[in-house]
Amino acid sequence: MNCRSLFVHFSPACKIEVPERLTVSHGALVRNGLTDRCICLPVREAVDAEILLVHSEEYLEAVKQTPHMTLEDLKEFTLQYGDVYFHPNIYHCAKLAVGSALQLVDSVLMGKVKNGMALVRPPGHHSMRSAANGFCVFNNVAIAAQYAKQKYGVKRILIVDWDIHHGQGVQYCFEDDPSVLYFSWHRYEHQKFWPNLKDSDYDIVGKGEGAGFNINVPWNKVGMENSDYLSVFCHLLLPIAYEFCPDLVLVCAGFDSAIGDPEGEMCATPDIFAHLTYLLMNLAEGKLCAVLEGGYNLTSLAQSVCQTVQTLLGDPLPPLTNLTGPCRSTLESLQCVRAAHRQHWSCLRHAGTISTKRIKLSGEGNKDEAEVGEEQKSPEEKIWPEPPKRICPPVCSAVVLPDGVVCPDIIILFQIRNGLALVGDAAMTMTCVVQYVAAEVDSRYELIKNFPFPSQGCTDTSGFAQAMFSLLLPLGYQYNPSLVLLVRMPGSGVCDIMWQQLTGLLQSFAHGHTLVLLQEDDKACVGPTASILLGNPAPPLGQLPASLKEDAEAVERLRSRLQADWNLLLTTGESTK
Ligand SMILES: COCC(O)(O)CCCCCNCCCN
Ligand SMILES: [Zn+2]
Repeated sequence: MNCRSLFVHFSPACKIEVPERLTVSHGALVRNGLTDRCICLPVREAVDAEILLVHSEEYLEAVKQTPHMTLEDLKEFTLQYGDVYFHPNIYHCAKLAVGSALQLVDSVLMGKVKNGMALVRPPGHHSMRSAANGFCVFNNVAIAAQYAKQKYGVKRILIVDWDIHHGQGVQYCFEDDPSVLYFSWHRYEHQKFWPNLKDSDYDIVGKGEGAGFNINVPWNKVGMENSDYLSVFCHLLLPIAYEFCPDLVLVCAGFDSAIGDPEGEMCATPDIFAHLTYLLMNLAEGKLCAVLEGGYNLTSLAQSVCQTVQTLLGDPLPPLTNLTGPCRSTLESLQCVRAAHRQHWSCLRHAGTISTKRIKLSGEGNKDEAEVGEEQKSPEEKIWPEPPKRICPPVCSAVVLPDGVVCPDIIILFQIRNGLALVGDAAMTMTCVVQYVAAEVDSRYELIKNFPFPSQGCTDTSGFAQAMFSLLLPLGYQYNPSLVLLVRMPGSGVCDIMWQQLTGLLQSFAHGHTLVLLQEDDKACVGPTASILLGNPAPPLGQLPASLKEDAEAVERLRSRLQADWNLLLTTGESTK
């Protein structure tokens, strides 16, 4: 009998969610010397009770059967779910993925580490209570959030999902839970992009007690860039996140939102994740757990993972260059989300409406019509510069006391990262430093202008916080200074913890080259300021109340005056009452 061998040839079921995603990411971390600077946490399998924090018994029991299934049964089993592939070993891997996320949460909440990242497969944010979906089996981050609440009594958790797909599994898990604020941006294209859910749109804000605690930012166009991502952080996520004042930040760190990714088809570069990570580290006293989700271009994935981990390690941020303004589609999405959430967040109450008419700046191409030739390139053909090396100066901070002389060039010339000086007359010294740096140091260095805060100053923390996010951050990113000169004028009305938050956020610019000038009688401020300059997290501001109307209006007036020249700000029309 001629037996013909039967080849059951399975083309790899999934071409993009491949093992190399972890090996190239880890390899890049090793190559960049980052793993040597990290504690490598042991992994463990999650136990049933932990999985049942989010998933149903029947779903867990069903998944438990998969290791014993034949390939035929596995294929049959898979058909009941969408876009997920079961392998005899995936149950084990999925338990390890959850266990890794929980190990990270334990280490951060027990204070063993400041923050960390879990590189896991399979990812999690699409899996639901009783269903696998989109490569996901168990919802790693949703389980981590429930675990943190149950085991450590964490009161408020912010989940930021910068993966390019909507984590509907996370949304459904917490939609009526005001203790978990879920923020997700995702490619949507008016519901034409997977998972094609109406539930992913901006008007799905949460239910019952959870109303306002679910924020969906739909990207209705591809090709979004760094400016679009930063605008959403500055004008939506950060103001709400500070008002929410989380005790823990979890990140669904999917990097398919980076350039070159076949799923996302966006154009944001890997170094943007250094800034997104840093901006979130100023919350929850730096307690941040990032858990890998998607990311399918192995080059941008590896670079983005390194940018994220390097920021978690406290390295200076790479300046973001050639930032343009947000595109019209982003302004429309932002306007819709802010309108949908205005009733839930006081930081949005006095916020002006965002007019989507773009003030075309001289020489600025109109991003809304993709540049000729660019749109023909497939994601894989996209090229982008290697993220710049992020060098840590040998000395982090220097303090100059009254009898010393402030010589800022040692900061600029990379010998130290930042510094603080106690001076007799802060205003006069500021003028000297500005002239000194402009004259002595290479004229190509730009100085950050001392931003004209609302004339009457922001009397209360909320008003000041609004000015920080809607004015100072966008301006700083656009201006891209080489030195930040931060002067605490007597009677500035800025409370100490706001001062610390401000000092922390301003490290986003100029490779962290910050020179702080304090009046010599302001000695009490030296310790707290030096602590931030040395990379410690700022204490929380507390849940922010509504800002005073006159402060919000002062910021709006200032913004409308500045918006002609600075296109990271949002062009606003009449502020609605
Ligand atoms: C946490 O999962 C990470 C992820 O969000 O990247 C998964 C994306 C699944 C993408 C599925 N595409 C289906 C196309 C159907 N025509
Ligand atoms: Zn994704």
